[in-house]
Amino acid sequence: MEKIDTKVLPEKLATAPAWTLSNDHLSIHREFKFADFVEAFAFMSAVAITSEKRNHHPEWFNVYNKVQIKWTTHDAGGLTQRDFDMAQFCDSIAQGFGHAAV
Ligand SMILES: C[C@H](O)[C@H](O)[C@H]1CNC2=NC(N)=NC(=O)C2=N1
Repeated sequence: MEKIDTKVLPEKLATAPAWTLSNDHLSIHREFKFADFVEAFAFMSAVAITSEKRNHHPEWFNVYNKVQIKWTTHDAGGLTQRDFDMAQFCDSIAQGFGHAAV
């Protein structure tokens, strides 16, 4: 998949307002906070299953009820539509797991 052009990056970012662009513009990241570890891990399991189906995998870090997720496309050396699709997927399922805004 093709890396998103710098010119269209702002409009892509507007579709994922809760996500932060990295300083090098190669990835987006967000932190999710859940009620407890069980909720956080249920969320991670759902993301893992979809990641495997789409062959697009997260870089992430978990401590208890918090999950930090970073999306980038290693094969393209930057951001692609796949990253924004996975970001949107994370946003939508996090709500079902009682995600509280941090
Ligand atoms: C060989 C394998 O299909 C590739 O390395 C896939 C696997 N998962 C991936 N995940 C992500 N986030 N970026 C990739 O470029 C990527 N590539």
